[in-house]
Amino acid sequence: MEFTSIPGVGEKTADALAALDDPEAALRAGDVAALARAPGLTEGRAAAVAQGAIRRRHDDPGGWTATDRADEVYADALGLLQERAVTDYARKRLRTLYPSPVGSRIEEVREWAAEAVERDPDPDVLDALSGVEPLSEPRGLRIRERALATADAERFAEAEAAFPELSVEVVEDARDLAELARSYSTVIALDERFAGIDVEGDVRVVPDPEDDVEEVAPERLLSFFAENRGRLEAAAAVHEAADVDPACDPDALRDALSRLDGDGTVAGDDELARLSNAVDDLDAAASTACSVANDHLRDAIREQDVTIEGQDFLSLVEQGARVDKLLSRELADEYDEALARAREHFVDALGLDSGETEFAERIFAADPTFPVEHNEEPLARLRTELKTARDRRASRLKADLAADLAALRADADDLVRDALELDVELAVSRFAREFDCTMPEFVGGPAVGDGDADADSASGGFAVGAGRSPLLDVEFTDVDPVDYDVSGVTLLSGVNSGGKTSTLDLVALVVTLAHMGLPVPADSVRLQRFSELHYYAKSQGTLDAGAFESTLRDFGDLVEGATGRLVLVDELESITEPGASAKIIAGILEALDGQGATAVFVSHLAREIRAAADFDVAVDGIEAVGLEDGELVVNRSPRKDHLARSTPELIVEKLAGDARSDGSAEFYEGLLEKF
Ligand SMILES: Nc1ncnc2c1ncn2[C@@H]1O[C@H](COP(=O)(O)OP(=O)(O)OP(=O)(O)O)[C@@H](O)[C@H]1O
Repeated sequence: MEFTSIPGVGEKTADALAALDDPEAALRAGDVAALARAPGLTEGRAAAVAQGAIRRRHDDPGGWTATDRADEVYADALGLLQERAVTDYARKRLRTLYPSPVGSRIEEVREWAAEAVERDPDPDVLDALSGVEPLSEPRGLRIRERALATADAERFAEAEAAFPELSVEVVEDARDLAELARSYSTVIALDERFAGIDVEGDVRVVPDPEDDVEEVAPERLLSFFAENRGRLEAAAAVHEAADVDPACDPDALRDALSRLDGDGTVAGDDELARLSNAVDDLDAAASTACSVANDHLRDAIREQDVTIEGQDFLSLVEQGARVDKLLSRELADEYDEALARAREHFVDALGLDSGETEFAERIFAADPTFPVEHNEEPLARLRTELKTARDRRASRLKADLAADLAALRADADDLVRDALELDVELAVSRFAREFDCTMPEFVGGPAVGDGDADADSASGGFAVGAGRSPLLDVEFTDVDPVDYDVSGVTLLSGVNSGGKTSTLDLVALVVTLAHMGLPVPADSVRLQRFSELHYYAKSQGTLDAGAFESTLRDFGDLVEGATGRLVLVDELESITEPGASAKIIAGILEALDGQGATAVFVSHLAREIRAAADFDVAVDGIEAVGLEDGELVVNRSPRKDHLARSTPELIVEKLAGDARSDGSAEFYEGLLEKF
């Protein structure tokens, strides 16, 4: 696959993708976690690439949200889902859900979402999810006690690339190999020709080290699992709490992890612990053993009456300290006892086994002296012996554990990926549950893709039944459900603060979610597949000549464009003076009507626009149904084919009513007639 053919993917990203094991599969599945493993690709970028790949797969031209306000509504819709995700991964993965005009894409997500909403957002599952993150590869691992060796330049380069954590050395012959074996605990020769040669040290021949990573570099697997332990345990807990089949047996995983220490070493092996402690404590144990012997001797000397013959006394005086002679003669038994105690202490303190105990004999053996000292040479030999035993045992244990972990490696990826994907599904489920969502029903023909997109087959508009926007500035439980259906081009009139803008927002949100393939916050929604959403927010005041011209140009482009669009426009009249506005809006509506677009224009100039238009423009209205405590009570659902009275008209009417009683009604009646 040419990765650069994916929208938004350049050469650099394409190279990064090529470094993945199976980039095609990751792109096909929209697997953001797998894509983010490409070198230098952040999860955010990975989500954008995944979206690009989806668009390419569905032949989706992109750009469904055609205006800034439409982009904002999509961002809000996404935000509603993202707020309900636990993991950062899910928040990014949700970005691969986007509004598309293509039926196959919408259907694909609808099928996924239908299952997602069935997921139970159990608090225990959400709690466990908080510990799950995509697995990370350990960085900067260095293995110092082992080296690879080869005489072949090509093998050398391959081995360096495959095992960055190991030193790879060039050797010409067995002598070089022997030399290397003196510097490393283990040398792994890659060339068959070294098989069977006799060199001192731990030298093995492994011709295909890439197939035997657990033997050659078990630390790689161990540090991977050590580093990801928390995430793996959390992912296992997610599966258990959600009662979902895990990719690997959680008990087997936990058992393997319990054999691993936080730093990637093998835990829980008594013999390895004994050998490691013995190496560490060797000098201290030798010195305390000497103290034990000296204490004993000191006590013995203190209690002994020593008779010195004159000759000995003379030689003492003449030659200096020949006390050892005296010691050996007078205190031989006590000296033996002191050494025995030193050895016993030494063996006990280090927990030496029978083979190692004989070193103690030599470490504490000498002609009597005081104070007693140990022999350095056998101590050094014991140190080497213990270190070799420790390293051998550690590497055997590492290789054994790595072999068990290698069997779990691929499943561990799946386990975490499945937990993270569950979070994505749960975000959709929580959204659908919290806002009483239903799946929208698409009617009419295709908007884009899978065949011709013509105005007739794409017509149908939308019909929202009891829609409740979660984005309103009131508590969701206080939101009045809104029914609204539009087919073709219509004006929406109504009292101030009646909910006209909120109705456009609701329609935009519902339509956007529907085109994302997701459930919508309404009792029922039927809609056609729209090719694009053009939503223009209310402009803030009259525009200067330049801004006015550019806004008109936008609408010029709009009426030229593709069929099957949904156009939502909020109080366009405020861009210029009312008389001109009405004419301009009428002209735009005529063009949109001719194009078969679905459009809702919120306006206070419905009457004037209708008068200026050359076709019978439909007008819907959000009406005031009464006054309660001085506040207008409105029916939030627009009434079809009804020009709602404006707030000024309602106030004049009220004044006229009030004035009737005191006889000054004439002025207000006159005003009222002008509406
Ligand atoms: N469906 C609803 N349920 C509950 N409250 C609503 C609903 N729709 C609107 N509101 C409330 O009414 C307020 C005003 O709504 P909105 O701004 O949509 O009115 P408007 O008709 O566009 O006003 P204007 O004519 O001043 O532009 C909102 O901020 C919200 O508090």
